Amino acid sequence: MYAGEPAIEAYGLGMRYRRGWALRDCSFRLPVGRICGLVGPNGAGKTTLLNIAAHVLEPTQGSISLFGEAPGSAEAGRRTAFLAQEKPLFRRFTVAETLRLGRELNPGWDQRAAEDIIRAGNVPFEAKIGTLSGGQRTRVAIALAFGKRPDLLLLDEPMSDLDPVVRHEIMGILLAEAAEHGTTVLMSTHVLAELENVCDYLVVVSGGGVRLAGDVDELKSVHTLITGAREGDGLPVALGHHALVESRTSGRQFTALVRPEGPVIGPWETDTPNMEELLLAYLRSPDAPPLITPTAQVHRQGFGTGAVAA
Ligand SMILES: Nc1ncnc2c1ncn2[C@@H]1O[C@H](COP(=O)(O)OP(=O)(O)OP(=O)(O)O)[C@@H](O)[C@H]1O
Repeated sequence: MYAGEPAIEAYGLGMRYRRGWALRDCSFRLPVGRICGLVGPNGAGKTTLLNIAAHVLEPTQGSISLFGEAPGSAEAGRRTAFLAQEKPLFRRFTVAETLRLGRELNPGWDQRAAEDIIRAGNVPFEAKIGTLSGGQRTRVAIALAFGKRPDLLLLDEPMSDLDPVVRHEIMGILLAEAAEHGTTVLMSTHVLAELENVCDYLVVVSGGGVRLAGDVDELKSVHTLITGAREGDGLPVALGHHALVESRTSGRQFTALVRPEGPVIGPWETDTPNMEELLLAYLRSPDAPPLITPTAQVHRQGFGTGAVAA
């Protein structure tokens, strides 16, 4: 594998339900070994995208490849684990039986990794799944996903029913696993603050399309957060030539996030945004021009041959 080889490459991906398009012309590239936050407002298409990658749904348009293979291929299936919002576990199975099923279905199964996750939460191995709390069930589902030792983990709001201490613990396991095994992670979430120290890659979808994609440091570095005294209602005229993502005024002050087209000169304070400031600005400004950094761009010629094409 060469550095930068894509774990996921989506090209012109679209999904139309009866009510209309949920995803439209969605293209991005996620290199191997990255931990990527998938962010967007409610109904943006995050679950749809993850379901297509996990081969739960077939796209209406476009194509997606996982390690150069179509999602339905045996190779992509073996290398990928998906943790959906609804955890499809058998309620009548015990925790131990659930792990045994994981072991029987997955050739590379790591029983110890799975058991450690269960034990850390003090979940009894003999307890039936149907008797567990929502958070305990999520822990079992996470143990199943990690026990598979996947090269790619697709997580759809995995922490939404976990308490804050457990979220922190599971994030720690996620980071340690990814660092030790080079696992690629694509994880949807609404908890932006949680992404700051976890993700090194971002894909933001809204209105069915990709608004922002790429390496976090690269994305931050091409933006400037400007704060200064308010002059009127909008952005000061002298800042007008920079590409504006968002500007807000409160009292006598304005704050703006721009993609500077040259030095920002004037009586203003400038700073590099943190991840939450960057994401919030894009989420609040659906009309801001999209930005896909070069590492996240897809070039049709290099596209994996095993992909599902429309
Ligand atoms: N099975 C379906 N049939 C019809 N429309 C659907 C179906 N599943 C999703 N949609 C619609 O597709 C759009 C995208 O939904 P999706 O669940 O992918 O968004 P999301 O970004 O995961 O949202 P959330 O943050 O609320 O979980 C929404 O408008 C949703 O109503």
